[in-house]
Amino acid sequence: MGTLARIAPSILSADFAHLARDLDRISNADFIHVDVMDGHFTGNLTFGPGMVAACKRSTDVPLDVHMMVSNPDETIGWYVEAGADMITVHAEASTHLHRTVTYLKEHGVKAGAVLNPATPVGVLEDILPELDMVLVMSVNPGFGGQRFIEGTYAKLDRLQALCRAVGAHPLIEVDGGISAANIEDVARHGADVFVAGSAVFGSSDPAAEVQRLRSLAQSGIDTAEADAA
Ligand SMILES: O=C(CO)[C@@H](O)[C@H](O)COP(=O)(O)O
Repeated sequence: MGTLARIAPSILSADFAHLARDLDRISNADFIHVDVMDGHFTGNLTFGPGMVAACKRSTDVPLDVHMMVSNPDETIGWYVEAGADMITVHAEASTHLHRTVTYLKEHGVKAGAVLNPATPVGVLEDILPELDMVLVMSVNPGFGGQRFIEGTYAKLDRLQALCRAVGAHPLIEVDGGISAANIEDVARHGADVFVAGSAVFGSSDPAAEVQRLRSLAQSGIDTAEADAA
């Protein structure tokens, strides 16, 4: 026992016209997940560093900035300056992932790598011990409200096995189609950070939904840990 379930509401599903209000409604979250999209790596365009800085001013919850951009090294410094606590970059978009991770650590920012659904976990083998987090996409990135890809369960199993093999202990975050219907199962397969956009902001009581999701996820984590003991 020991691993804690963490919930990271995605503000992609918030009301952008009332963002401060929506951030206030999820002040019990463990991270705020900020989806930075450049209209190139993904077919959507969202937030820039100004928005990240505005979030930083509006909440004490740590900011988990997911960069869905081509050439993240060109702009990553903007998000460091804006106050990101954790930055994740896509393995598919990063030419020099080790250099990027080193840069983040040198600047006091937690570093993570993201895998699209079609990218095998093995691409992270050599960098895994350096990572604070691995983000496994359970939808193809770009939009909220998509259906969870079932193959994610087997992928999480492979990622856990790889982490064990190399002695790495990153947080494992899953993003896309997470809800009360599946979060316990996802937790049983080794995830401990759960991004939820529509499930949280589609609820009439986002804070209660954060707490409900966290309890369900914790139950999945505890079951998996008891089975492994
Ligand atoms: O990165 C993305 C989408 O690309 C996600 O963070 C979504 O915002 C999650 O939304 P839901 O699937 O939970 O509605």
